[in-house]
Amino acid sequence: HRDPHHYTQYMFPSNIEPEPKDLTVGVALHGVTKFYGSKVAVDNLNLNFYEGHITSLLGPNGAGKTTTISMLTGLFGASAGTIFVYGKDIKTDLNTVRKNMGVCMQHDVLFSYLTTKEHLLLYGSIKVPHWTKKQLHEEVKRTLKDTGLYSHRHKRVGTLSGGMKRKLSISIALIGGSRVVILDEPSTGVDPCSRRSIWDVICKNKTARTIILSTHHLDEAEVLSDRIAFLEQGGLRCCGSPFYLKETFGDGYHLTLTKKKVGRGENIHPYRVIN
Ligand SMILES: Nc1ncnc2c1ncn2[C@@H]1O[C@H](COP(=O)(O)OP(=O)(O)OP(=O)(O)O)[C@@H](O)[C@H]1O
Repeated sequence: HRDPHHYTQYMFPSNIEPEPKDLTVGVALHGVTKFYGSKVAVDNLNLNFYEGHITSLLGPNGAGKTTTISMLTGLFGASAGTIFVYGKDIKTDLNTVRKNMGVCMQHDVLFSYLTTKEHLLLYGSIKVPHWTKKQLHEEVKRTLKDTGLYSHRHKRVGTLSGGMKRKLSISIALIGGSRVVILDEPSTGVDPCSRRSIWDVICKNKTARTIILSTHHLDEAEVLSDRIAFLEQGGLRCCGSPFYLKETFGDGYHLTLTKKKVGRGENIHPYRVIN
């Protein structure tokens, strides 16, 4: 079922699952490259991120995930290549792009003396200044309830646990109807229970958004992603759904169970392992 012409643009054709045809491309990277001095951190990256999908950038330390995310958010420009966000070139339309974008950086950037609710009100009013006070308060209330932060809404952020702070950073990225949400290692440094609830928050909010997250946790990528782009030394090594990647590159045992027909009155165990 593979269309060979589809792959001609990629360096590693067999490692890329055919792209979904029925989804809107939220973010598109065309030949994106980043040099730090003479060192190439991201090397000719061609990749699409789709609306309604969570796409993970997975890879070991130094693979180029944070550099890619920094270029996506316009923190710095690419040395070569183009990034389109809903059809707008990030180089020429950064202001428009940023209006539709929410970002959760690798390290929480929060004000310890403001409360949880004050953070959301502050970022909400910057992001959607045309909203009425009532609209903003309703959105903040919905977000607080959605993320389980409602009972902590009057707490100063300095007193919150690491997991709560992470959830707040993700909520800030989501508030104001961000169509593109970029999450750099969203669950790093939090306990397993908080990780699960962070995953729930991300999954619940993927409708009508293009979510891009970076992680080096295989389990996180597998649980959350519709598509995984595996980066290594700045290059795209493979890309596809977790199922596709496991089918294509998976190791391990295959167990086939075949049901044997049992005659009437026969006293035989109905299943036999063939393989
Ligand atoms: N400001 C910088 N100056 C020079 N080299 C850099 C800079 N930032 C990153 N690099 C190098 O670029 C490469 C990619 O780094 P990057 O931080 O993007 O990787 P990463 O996949 O996000 O890693 P991690 O999982 O550790 O965050 C690495 O080799 C890193 O040493």
